[in-house]
Amino acid sequence: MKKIAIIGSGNIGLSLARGLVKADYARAEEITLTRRNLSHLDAYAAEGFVVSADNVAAVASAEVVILAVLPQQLNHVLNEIIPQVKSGHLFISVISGVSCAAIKARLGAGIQVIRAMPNTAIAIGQSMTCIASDHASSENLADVIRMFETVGAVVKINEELMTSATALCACGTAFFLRAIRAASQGGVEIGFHADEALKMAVQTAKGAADLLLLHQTHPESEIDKVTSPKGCTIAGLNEMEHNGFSSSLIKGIKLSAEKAGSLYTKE
Ligand SMILES: NC(=O)C1=CN([C@@H]2O[C@H](COP(=O)(O)OP(=O)(O)OC[C@H]3O[C@@H](n4cnc5c(N)ncnc54)[C@H](O)[C@@H]3O)[C@@H](O)[C@H]2O)C=CC1
Ligand SMILES: O=C(O)[C@@H]1CCC=N1
Repeated sequence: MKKIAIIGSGNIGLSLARGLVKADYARAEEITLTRRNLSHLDAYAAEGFVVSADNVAAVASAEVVILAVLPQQLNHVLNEIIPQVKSGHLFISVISGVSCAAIKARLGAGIQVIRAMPNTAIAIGQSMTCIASDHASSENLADVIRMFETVGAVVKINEELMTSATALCACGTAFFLRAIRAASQGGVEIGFHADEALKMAVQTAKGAADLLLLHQTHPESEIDKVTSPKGCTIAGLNEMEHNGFSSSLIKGIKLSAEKAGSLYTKE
């Protein structure tokens, strides 16, 4: 198994690390997690992960380097690690809005860089991960696709769509979670205690998503089965649409995609 270094072990880096171990893709001892303040990684050290504040040493000891810092933190990290970067390294970047070309411009044109856009459900093997590359070898691309397939579904896309993938799939986790919270708040208004309302909303959302996954149907075809003529579902659904339900999701996703494309500045 190739040694992995995750540079910037925050929310997504740690979710990825947990997911890869849970999926038996890697052992914790084979993954180095870096972060500036190591006290946040005590629980991970106890699970067997190698934890370090030294990015340079982490890169030197790894074959696969996963970049998971914020876009505005990237240039500092790349400048720091350049002396240890070798042609055999494979870089995977999960950073929004930074192209493979921008990373190669700093590390060297010969370095293999593949972008992956997972979401936090990667911690439980349920990510939707989009992958794009710019002249990476087919062997490295296949390896990276295999890696992310162990922790969810993978779609290979053109790199120019990575910011759209960020909005729909990575930010999307938050959008669907907020929808579930709103549904549970509605549930409280109509008579349930908060804990039971949340449990009901979560299972209803899971069941709705599973209907689409298992039946491979369109949402409207499943909606048609719920909306009885002159019934209460269509009354509620139309009220939501009059208040901009679909429109607000679409507008939010468009704004997130625009923002994802403007998070990084080259300087
Ligand atoms: N949170 C999410 O759901 C997703 C995030 N992303 C991308 O992943 C990246 C990280 O996002 P988050 O995990 O949300 O942010 P975060 O702030 O939780 O994680 C970044 C981590 O990098 C560490 N860090 C900063 N400078 C460092 C340095 N010089 N050396 C080592 N570690 C350093 C920070 O301490 C922090 O723990 C971003 O570029 C984001 O666009 C991509 C997909 C999903
Ligand atoms: O909010 C963000 O910028 C990151 C990228 C996708 C999810 N979280």
